[in-house]
Amino acid sequence: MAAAARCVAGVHAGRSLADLLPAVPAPLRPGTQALVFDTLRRAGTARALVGALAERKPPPPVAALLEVALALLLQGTAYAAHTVVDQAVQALPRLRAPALRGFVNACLRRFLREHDALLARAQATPEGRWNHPDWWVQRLQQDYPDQWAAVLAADDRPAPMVLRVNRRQTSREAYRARLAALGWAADPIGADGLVLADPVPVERLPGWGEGAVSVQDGAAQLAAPLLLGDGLPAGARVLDACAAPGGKTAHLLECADLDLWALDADGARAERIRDTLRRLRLPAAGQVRVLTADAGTPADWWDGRPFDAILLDAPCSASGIVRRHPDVRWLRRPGDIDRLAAEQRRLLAALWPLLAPGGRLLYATCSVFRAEGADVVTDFLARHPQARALPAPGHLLPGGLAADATDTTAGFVSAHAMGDNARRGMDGFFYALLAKG
Ligand SMILES: C[S@@+](CC[C@H](N)C(=O)[O-])C[C@H]1O[C@@H](n2cnc3c(N)ncnc32)[C@H](O)[C@@H]1O
Repeated sequence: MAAAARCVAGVHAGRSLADLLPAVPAPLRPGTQALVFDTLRRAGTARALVGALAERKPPPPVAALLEVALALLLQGTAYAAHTVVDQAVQALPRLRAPALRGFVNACLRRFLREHDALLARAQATPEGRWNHPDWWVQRLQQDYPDQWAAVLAADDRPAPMVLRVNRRQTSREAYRARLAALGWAADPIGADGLVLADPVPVERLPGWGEGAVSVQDGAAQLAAPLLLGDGLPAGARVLDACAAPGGKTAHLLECADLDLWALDADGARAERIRDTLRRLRLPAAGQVRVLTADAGTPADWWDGRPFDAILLDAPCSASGIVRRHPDVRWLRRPGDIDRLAAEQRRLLAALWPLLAPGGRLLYATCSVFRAEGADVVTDFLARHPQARALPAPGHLLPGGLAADATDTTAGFVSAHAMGDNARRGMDGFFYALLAKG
């Protein structure tokens, strides 16, 4: 509990779990992660409860410890209440706060005594009720008047583990049979995906080290087939403009022989593209150039020869993938969305001239906010008469919720051709496919 409390306090201080969890000793890490994820999914209610229970604000690690304990108690009878209280009190010396035993004990016991009244008070605000910041709830209410509550609820359900089978090495059915031989059930999703019934550590996946398979959400697996469409000629020039860590780059290279440029502004992350391709033994044919560069300033890196296809998987709020990253909602600030949308517009405008006539550009974000999806593309289409929208999913909502029909009025073509089965393993995402000329 102490390790979990330190992570939760770290997130509230603005640090991401990607930084915090690796610092937890390896044997404690899986259990700590589970506890932290549970807490962050209930942190709106838990924080409001801490506010109601503590007359004076305790030091941040102790407030976080209370949140962890309250998040467990909020799960009803799943955990024995006296054990939770006991463990929380015992964690205090490791947080260098042994003197606060009486305080923590009293807070938690009062919660157990006055459960209903305290909970009603804590859930009186949108943040306390929905476990997302107030501004986030308001934005979703505006964007999805009919579905916002379902999106918020879906955000708090753990996402399934989804695999992408490397079709250069094996078929999906053959790989599914290998999993079945181990007693692991998996259902197909998309062209190459398998949704595992139960998650497993990646190292235990058959053929992982040899690159037979990757972990990639079902919505992310739509990018390569959308961009490639009916197929590009062998050796077609393709730009993956924001490519690290290379999930979609690799899928493109598993599907086609391309002359592919994979760009990322962050050098350390660009290195991860190389690692991804090495493990998957790609490219099997064609070639790939990995560059560290700002996609928004092509004059610095482009050789002047147009690309047949461009993938712009733009930096975004990641508001669509909070099922997998429950810290994201607490790390974002309201101003981030406009700042990110401005960057997305800059990148789209800068890359469009690099596309050959007749070529296609896929604009993607793992965000559910319209400001980072439909709004960006609608404005772009209004300013670029030679850009034409082709059928694409538009806004996808997490966990198989269907986005409503309003996308079709947004100026680009939205095709929710996927059935419920195909969507169930998917995060929130946005895809628009633009053709030139
Ligand atoms: C959504 S992630 C890409 C995920 C990747 N396409 C995949 O499927 O694995 C966005 C990436 O954009 C990169 N990025 C941000 N600003 C950029 C810019 N101006 N030019 C190029 N890359 C940028 C970030 O470093 C980050 O790796």
